[in-house]
Amino acid sequence: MTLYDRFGRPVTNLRISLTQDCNYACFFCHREGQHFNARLELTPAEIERLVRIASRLGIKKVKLTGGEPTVRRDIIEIVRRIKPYLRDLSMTTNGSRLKELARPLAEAGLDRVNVSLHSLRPEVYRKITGADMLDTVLEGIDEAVRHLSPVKLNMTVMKGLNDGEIWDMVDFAARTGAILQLIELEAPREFTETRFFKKYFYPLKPVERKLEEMAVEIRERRMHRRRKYFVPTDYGIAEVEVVRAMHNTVFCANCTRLRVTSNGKFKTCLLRKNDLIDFATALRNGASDAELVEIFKKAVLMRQPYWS
Ligand SMILES: Nc1nc2c(ncn2[C@@H]2O[C@H](COP(=O)(O)OP(=O)(O)OP(=O)(O)O)[C@@H](O)[C@H]2O)c(=O)[nH]1
Ligand code: SF4
Ligand code: SF4
Repeated sequence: MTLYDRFGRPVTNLRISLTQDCNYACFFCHREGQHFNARLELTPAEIERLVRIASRLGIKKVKLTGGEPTVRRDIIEIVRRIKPYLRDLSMTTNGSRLKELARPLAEAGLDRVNVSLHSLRPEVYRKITGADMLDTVLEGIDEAVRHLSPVKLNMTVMKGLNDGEIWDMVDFAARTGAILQLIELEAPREFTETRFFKKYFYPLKPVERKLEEMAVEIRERRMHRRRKYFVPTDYGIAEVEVVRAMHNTVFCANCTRLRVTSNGKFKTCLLRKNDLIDFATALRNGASDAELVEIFKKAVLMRQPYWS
């Protein structure tokens, strides 16, 4: 069984934010669209129930996000509890705790990991993230490649900060055996005219054109119709995916995700406001599975493409 929204888009994966806490302070952090303070977090048992119900509705892919998911002390337990319901369980992390956690996470059932790596230069890395952790993260990436392959490296490209490092990062990905994801800075419409956005926005279209010329193979993913370029480097073939979400109607028309906030609300779109549907209250008040399924369906029906 698969649920479809009013625009004919199937909902096949959940992005579950486990916490708002993070040990970094990236100045452009979008907090998965969760722009409110919420101390209360879903418990491992609540997350398991949500995933069990979601799996009956056709969700077989879950991405754990945050804040930073690895700051949760019960992260291993969460992974262990939910993996049995899923085909693909992944996590997006800043990588600061991967050195010690990659192996236990893999043993608990995590399939793969995306690691934010915006720069290979310590000063630039610190400027972007507020954390002096580049070496630790690089060691964590090595460990992740060993246990959680495929590893994706997320590089949000920003004008004047790391735009000169794109091709070094392509080489680095090939050398490490990781996939590189080049991400365009994104923000809701109303922010696109701000000084902040204009200062840092670096359009990736020209980079994508160059990748297209260089590629020995190009594939298109179903999700967001994102394109992947396989480009030769001195270190072998690099796999590079481009995430260009701004004003991208194709991306939104092929969006198959529903978000879950750390305090137990469905969120229908990263960039939308006023799109939350609470389920934690029902869960804690003893709602039946059937009642929770109804809330889930209501959230699916509220989904709308953002750029259309
Ligand atoms: N607008 C928009 N941007 C997204 C969405 N999903 C991911 N992104 C962007 O892509 C960045 C990286 O996302 P990740 O958390 O690594 O996940 P992903 O690459 O989308 O997921 P997988 O390909 O399944 O690993 C995010 O920080 C966002 O900037 C989405 O649904 N909408
Ligand atoms: S590591 Fe991720 S969650 Fe933490 S501040 Fe940076 S972008 Fe935000
Ligand atoms: S509808 Fe568009 S902007 Fe919203 S989450 Fe999906 S791809 Fe992102």
